[in-house]
Amino acid sequence: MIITRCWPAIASLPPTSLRAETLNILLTCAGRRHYLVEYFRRALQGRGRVLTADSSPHAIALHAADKGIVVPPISDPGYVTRLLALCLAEDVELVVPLNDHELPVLAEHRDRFQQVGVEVVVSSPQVVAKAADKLATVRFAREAGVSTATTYTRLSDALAGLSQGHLTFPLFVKPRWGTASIGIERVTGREELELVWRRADLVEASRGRPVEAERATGLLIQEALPGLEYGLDVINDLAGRYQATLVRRKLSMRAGETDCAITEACPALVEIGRRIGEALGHVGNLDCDVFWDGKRGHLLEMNPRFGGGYPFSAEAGADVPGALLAWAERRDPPAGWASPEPGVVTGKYYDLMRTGLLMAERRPVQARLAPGIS
Ligand SMILES: NC(=O)CC[C@H](N)C(=O)O
Repeated sequence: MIITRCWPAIASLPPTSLRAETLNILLTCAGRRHYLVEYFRRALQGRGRVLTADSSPHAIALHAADKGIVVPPISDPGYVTRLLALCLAEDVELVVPLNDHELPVLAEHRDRFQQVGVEVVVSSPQVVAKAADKLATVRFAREAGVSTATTYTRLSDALAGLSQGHLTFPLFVKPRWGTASIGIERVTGREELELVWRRADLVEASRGRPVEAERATGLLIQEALPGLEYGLDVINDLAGRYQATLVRRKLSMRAGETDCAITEACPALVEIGRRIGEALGHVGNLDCDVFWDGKRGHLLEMNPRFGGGYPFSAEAGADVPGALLAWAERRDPPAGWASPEPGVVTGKYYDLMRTGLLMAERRPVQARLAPGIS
């Protein structure tokens, strides 16, 4: 058992006595986020291991980590128990969940981890729900005094809004609880809007969902926001206190994620990040999509986790993993952790990694070619 597991006992210890100890980190639902393994490894400076977990043995991040562990899917009733056992067996002290569907599950059980000295970088169930529900996000933004997209939950209301001039094309039809840009349709005219809405209704019906209920709750119609699209990471500490905002201008998107971006120092957007972080009180990273029209910023969406935009700030010098480790150990974050160099342009690219050899397929072939050899 390592000393930093016993939180009450260590509260009074000087920071240096903690820094000497090892500290292992687990990234869950790690998927393709191999770059995060590298960022956490760098932040650890050899003091501990970066472990990753995923339900697929082919997840690249499993193979990039010091140890990759295949776990049951999030929907498995034994998921949390398995993660807890894993943390104890591997001396993990910091868990960083990376998947939208996993956040509500771990948010619900954060205290079970805390009881055994494991810190999970996850927000409260209420915050997670607010970010997952795009209608709740709109309401949150209004309450926090942050501009957001005009949003309708019914086709008839949107059509009335168009007639009265409250709304103009293009519009977006999107699932209220959507993720990864799945099911988002951009529409440029009335007929197209009605067709897309009707088609979405039919899809819901074909899945056996109650269409009448879904019509009012499951789909949203939103105006297109004006200006340039930015990505923000609003960083709160482990107690939910606002610390910093990292800003990037998106240059291109691919499959719902930022593909290329430039870091910018934009005080007005940092101010919006501060307002969001203080009002929400989330834990750790909050990935936000914001439009800037030259005068005002408009919040579109938020994800309370490391998002696809963080690596663009990391490549310019940001060190959120270093800050999370520091807060977990009750010391100050490394100097400059939230001051990435402005003007750095970074792009993602594809790479390949050999992750295994499917022996089961090879055996019958070997047996046929060379009888007697097993
Ligand atoms: N997948 C995510 O993390 C959401 C997208 C993220 N906001 C991005 O721009 O990359």
